[in-house]
Amino acid sequence: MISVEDYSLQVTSGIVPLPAKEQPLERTLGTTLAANIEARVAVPPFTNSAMDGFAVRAVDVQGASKDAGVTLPVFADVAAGATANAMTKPGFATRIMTGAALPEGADAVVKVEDTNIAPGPVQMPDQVTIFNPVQPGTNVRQAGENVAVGDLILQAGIAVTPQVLAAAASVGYGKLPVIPKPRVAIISTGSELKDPGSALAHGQIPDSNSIMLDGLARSLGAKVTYRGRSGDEPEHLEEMLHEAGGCADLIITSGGVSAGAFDPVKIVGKNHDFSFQKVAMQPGKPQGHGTINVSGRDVPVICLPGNPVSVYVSFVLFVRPIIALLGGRSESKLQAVPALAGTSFKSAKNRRQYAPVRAQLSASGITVYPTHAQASGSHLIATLHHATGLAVIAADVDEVAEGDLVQYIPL
Ligand SMILES: Nc1nc2c(c(=O)[nH]1)N[C@H]1C(S)=C(S)[C@@H](COP(=O)(O)OP(=O)(O)OC[C@H]3O[C@@H](n4cnc5c(N)ncnc54)[C@H](O)[C@@H]3O)O[C@H]1N2
Ligand code: MOO
Repeated sequence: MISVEDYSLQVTSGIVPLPAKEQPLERTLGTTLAANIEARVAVPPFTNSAMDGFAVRAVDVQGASKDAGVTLPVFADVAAGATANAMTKPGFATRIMTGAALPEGADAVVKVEDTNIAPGPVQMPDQVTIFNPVQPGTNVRQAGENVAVGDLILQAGIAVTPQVLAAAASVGYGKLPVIPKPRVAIISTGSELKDPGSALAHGQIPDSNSIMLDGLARSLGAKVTYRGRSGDEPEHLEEMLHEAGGCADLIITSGGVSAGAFDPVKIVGKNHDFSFQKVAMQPGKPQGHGTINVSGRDVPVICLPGNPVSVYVSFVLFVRPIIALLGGRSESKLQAVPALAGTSFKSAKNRRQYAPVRAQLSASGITVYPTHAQASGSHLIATLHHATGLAVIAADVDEVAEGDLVQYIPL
């Protein structure tokens, strides 16, 4: 058997980020930024008012007070969005709205509430009485006070979030160079599988792997571009792999990688030099990987075992890093923290166990409970959703006692 670490290195070696593309902002959410972005436009792009009120020279209203207002003639009106370069004159006020460019000659804004003019939609007055003195700069947002033209705003490699999009838009970009979302194809194998919700004859089971893999891939920002189910005929699987390879950057299969007599994945995989191995873990021991050449492109294929909990654990350990690398993200290592077993449970012999557990936090630390009495049984899919993470039990431990120290990977 090969170790989890060595197998993980095998499946990720040779995986490189997809080529970068320039895309409109609307299509980049959840992708990875492919280049550094410098501001083309300053924020704010021009000096403007932070309040609805009157732009003045601070020196002209220095003597204003509640009881003795200073009255100034109103020179003009400046609305937000007015593009003409407004001016004012010493001894005059200019009515101004939030976000409008500060008129040349003014250095402060008195908010409308500090004047004799009613706030809201009223005609431009001929004059305004100001009851509060202001300092130069009061209620003024200076051009470039957030960022200046040429500043580094976004660093290559970051995930494109809604806030990243707002930053890019604000500094003058309508498109961004990004590593696109990896396209993933999912193929379930097994003639016992039926669509979820459909009637089952004795011996048939619902295909729960496809829908789970679909969700897991999407939750990592991948696009699922193909989903299919192959029976036990190798020709059918071969055909599906080619179809999937035409529209995907990664193909994930489930089922048919152990010692079964009718395993089409092994038959087809061997024709394409896939490597099938036993990994020292439970669940998820039998694994396979390789590439399939479709129209001159080598598309990576990862073959997970059929048992649904094995699929989940294998996805976390092996597929997650592949999707991250294809999508241009650095592969984030899983972090384990010490926890106590809340109950005793059996662990697989000679294989490192990854048991789905529910964690409880308290002042004394983290306590974990298997989501089922059989701990990591690889068929226990209906209780997997209770898991908050995986407990990692060393290969030489057969039995975990209540209170034993284990490693816990929160997911
Ligand atoms: N003689 C041996 N038998 C088995 C070994 C072994 O070493 N020697 N390994 C066992 C282990 S460990 C695992 S894990 C499984 C893996 O089996 P396969 O990858 O060949 O998968 P299948 O036989 O196709 O299916 C296993 C199990 O999972 C169910 N299944 C399959 N696909 C789905 C799906 N899409 N949705 C829900 N459930 C699915 C299937 O019905 C089987 O019950 O092999 C052991 N056997
Ligand atoms: O490794 Mo298998 O996944 O034990 O059941």
